[in-house]
Amino acid sequence: MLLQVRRLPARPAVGSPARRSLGLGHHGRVSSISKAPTATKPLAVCCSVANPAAAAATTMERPWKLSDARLVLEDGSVWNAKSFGASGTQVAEVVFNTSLTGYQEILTDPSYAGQFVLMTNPHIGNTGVNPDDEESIKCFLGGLIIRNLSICTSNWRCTETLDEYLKKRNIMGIYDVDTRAITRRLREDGSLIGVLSTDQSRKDEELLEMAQKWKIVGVDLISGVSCDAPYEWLDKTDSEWEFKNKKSTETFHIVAYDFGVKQNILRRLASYGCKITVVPASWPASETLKLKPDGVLFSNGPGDPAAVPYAVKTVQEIVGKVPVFGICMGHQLIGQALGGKTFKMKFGHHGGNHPVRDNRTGRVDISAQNHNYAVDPESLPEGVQVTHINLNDQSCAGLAFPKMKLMSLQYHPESSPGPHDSDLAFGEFVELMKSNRL
Ligand SMILES: NC(=O)CC[C@H](N)C(=O)O
Repeated sequence: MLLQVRRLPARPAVGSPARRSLGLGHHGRVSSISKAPTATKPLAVCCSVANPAAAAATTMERPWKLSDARLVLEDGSVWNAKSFGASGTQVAEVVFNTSLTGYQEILTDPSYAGQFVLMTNPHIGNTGVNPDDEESIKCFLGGLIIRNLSICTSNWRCTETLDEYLKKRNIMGIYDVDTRAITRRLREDGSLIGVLSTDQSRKDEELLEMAQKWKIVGVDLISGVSCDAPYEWLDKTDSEWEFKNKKSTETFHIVAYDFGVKQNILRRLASYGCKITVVPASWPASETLKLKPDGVLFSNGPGDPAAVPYAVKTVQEIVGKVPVFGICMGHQLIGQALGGKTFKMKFGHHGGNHPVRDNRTGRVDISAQNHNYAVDPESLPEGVQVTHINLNDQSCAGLAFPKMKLMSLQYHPESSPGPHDSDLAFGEFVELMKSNRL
């Protein structure tokens, strides 16, 4: 029998009374550096063995794994966990994702660069990973935080386990940590920087200092995930998975700015009849305009939109000259290019269950979202329409400026993962390009 017998220390008084009101369940193996440094020692584990010394000598042969990793948050809390994937020490911002499925697409969404993704769905890894669900050429995120790592993998497309996959890509994962308690903390206090470590030689205090010194606001993260040189993209959604009935009759040439583009955006545009030239984030607007494209896509991408003025300038130089579509980071850059402001949200939107209303029609879509920043609609100039709002918090979820043949969405119409409700947005962009041809 395995008993985990660590008593929870009192919650650290690190600020608001709300922190103290957060109840932790019996799985909440959390301690505080400031209050209970001794409690950060490896989890005490009781088991019914006759000879404890012999048991210690055969640790590796035990059928269960002991706590061997820590997540230290910038508020001073220390969460003991078990590691999978790569080992080491990594710093990033913790965000929680409420998607029930699609962890592989989440792992390969470049917009998560600089972040640890905590999955609120407690059971992860059961379908393994496969070659078809990749959203980019590598995993850019900081690491993965989950409650239960599935002990078996079973899916007809699976080619390797999540553990093997993360190991190969040098991405850290932790499990057996109270993801609900961490999520509640993030909801109360907002996003927190954390350090994940399997290195037992590092003190909690050292990891805390690392977390507290690290910054994500004001950092250009798109230059680290963008492609190096332009390339053509032709792949459509595989016929097996296509759900759009109407065949595209016209072809449109799109230049897609890769700020960390998810491949399903490119696949969906190709399915809607587009031939796409993908260009790096730093590609000059003048070169793009020389190609005389039917439209320009500004893709999703990681980090702070206010930290990439060169990209805002590019958007400014293109908007009004050719129809444009911005998705997520692309939407935020358009907001800035129009003279608006972006701001950091408390804990952002990450998941496949966000209701969004199209203000023009009243239609509500359930959407896939992944962003920590948003456009302040009050800061936008006259003539710019807020076409969509997020119904959870009324934040701006889409813009249009008909005079400029411009549309943008704060969320992910391509899903992957998530519901397909908003796929029609790609059709809308095609109509915008068509109207420009007439
Ligand atoms: N998915 C994205 O493009 C993310 C947008 C932006 N980096 C944010 O976190 O708000």
